[in-house]
Amino acid sequence: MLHLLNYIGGQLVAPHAGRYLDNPEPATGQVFSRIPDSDAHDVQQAVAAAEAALPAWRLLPAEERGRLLVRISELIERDLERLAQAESQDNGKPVSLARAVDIPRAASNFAFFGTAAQHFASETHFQEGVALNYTVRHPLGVVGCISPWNLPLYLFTWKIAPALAAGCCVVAKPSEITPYTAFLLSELCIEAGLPAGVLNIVHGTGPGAGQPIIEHPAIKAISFTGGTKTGEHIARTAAPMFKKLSLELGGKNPNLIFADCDLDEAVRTSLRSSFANQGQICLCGSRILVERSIYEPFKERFLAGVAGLTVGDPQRAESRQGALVSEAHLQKVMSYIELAQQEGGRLLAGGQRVQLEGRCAGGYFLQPTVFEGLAPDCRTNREEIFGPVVTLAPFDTEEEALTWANGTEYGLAATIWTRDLNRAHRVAHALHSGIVWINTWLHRDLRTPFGGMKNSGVGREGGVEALRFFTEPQSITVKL
Ligand SMILES: NC(=O)C1=CN([C@@H]2O[C@H](COP(=O)(O)OP(=O)(O)OC[C@H]3O[C@@H](n4cnc5c(N)ncnc54)[C@H](O)[C@@H]3O)[C@@H](O)[C@H]2O)C=CC1
Ligand SMILES: O=C(O)/C=C/C=C(\O)C(=O)O
Repeated sequence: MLHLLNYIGGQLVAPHAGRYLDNPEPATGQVFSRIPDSDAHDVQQAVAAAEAALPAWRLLPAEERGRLLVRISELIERDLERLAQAESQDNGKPVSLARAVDIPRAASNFAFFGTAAQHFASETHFQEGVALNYTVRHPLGVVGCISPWNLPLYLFTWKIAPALAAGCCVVAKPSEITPYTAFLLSELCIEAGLPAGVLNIVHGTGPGAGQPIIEHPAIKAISFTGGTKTGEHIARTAAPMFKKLSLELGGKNPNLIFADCDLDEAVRTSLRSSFANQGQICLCGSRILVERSIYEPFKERFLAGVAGLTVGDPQRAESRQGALVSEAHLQKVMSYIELAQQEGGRLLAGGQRVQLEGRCAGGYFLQPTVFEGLAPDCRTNREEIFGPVVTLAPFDTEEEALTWANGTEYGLAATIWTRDLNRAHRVAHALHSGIVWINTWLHRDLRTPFGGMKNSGVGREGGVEALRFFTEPQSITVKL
């Protein structure tokens, strides 16, 4: 049995209380590793290590910090296959997805911010003959990074890399549901020569290890990705302590398909935006709104595509859908399938748990599921399901499509399919959504601001936004 360890002060260490949690493999339901069930004592040790490392790390030239981050990126690339296998085993996602998306992106996160640190500049405001005003951006200090289970290493590194690049020291907690690649990352950080205490990784549950991080007075900022309810709880705890907050939360994203779109491309990409990672990406388009004149042709092609999405062992190359992350999450998603039926939805595809044979007999598999006939304001169309479940609905006018699209408390991402660029821009501007993709989905340029409006979050990640988040601006004025 694999025993994971915390990474504190540059060492791999057991939790001080000696307690561990079982970690099952979603594809089999069998426990394959045990992870530290850390508590406030472990977090205190991690904070102390980060505080001790901070004076030297913040003064290290950006090129030196960047060099270390780029080295970590290279080690992730070197170990791509091992990390992809580990991510798939821990999360249930097809190993092909982890190999093509999760692990390359984790490497890019370190490479991007390793070099971005050297380009990060602050502003000067010059008043001719009067004054020179310049801004210094100081690293915030010790910061907390808390990440979810859906894109484990991808999102963990998306937070850690900019924090380190900005000169902060980090206490990070990956999801207790998918801790494996964060543990492997700690080994790579040691190999890369990251100074002790600069990054500390504490494993454990939200209440056990996360709560002491968000409550710790020495932690100056929290960067969090996860459920909206957890984000609300973190804000309630940390905001009165005047911590800076970056909250990347849930979504209920609309996918708007106009009659003049490239239908083949819209169908192909909508299959991905609906079901990639078993629909467990906050950016997935779970409400597909189709202009009435092409509703039936779209539906026919989309359902044909859904029928071809093989649910199977994540290790097999032909599996397009792996396992959901846990039995509890599978039950939650299935409760929404039941709800959709109670709300009058017509089941067009899926709806059933999948029972595989052999190695995966105990796994958490679900058919990709499609409903139609649900009102815009029903719970199925308003609440985040975070699984392979989408709804289809026709619309008649652009206004109606926008009313549907904007009619939830979320505002993370939206997709528009049309060949009319005037309409594309008009609709994009009218959407209450932090991210809008036109004729594409999940196209990511790491320089762009990333995050949501309304209950989808607070603040933006990515590029200079992230470097600004992890720094404190100081304005200095010199009289001329
Ligand atoms: N990126 C996203 O949009 C995500 C959304 N979700 C949504 O949230 C729902 C619940 O999923 P969970 O796994 O429970 O997500 P969660 O929001 O509870 O977990 C995310 C992270 O927060 C930590 N956490 C939980 N409670 C905490 C606390 N009191 N203090 C500090 N850290 C804490 C967890 O340990 C984990 O590392 C999902 O069904 C899905 O709808 C879940 C994961 C990612
Ligand atoms: O940064 C990205 O490219 C994607 C982020 C996705 C999430 O934050 C999520 O699914 O939670």
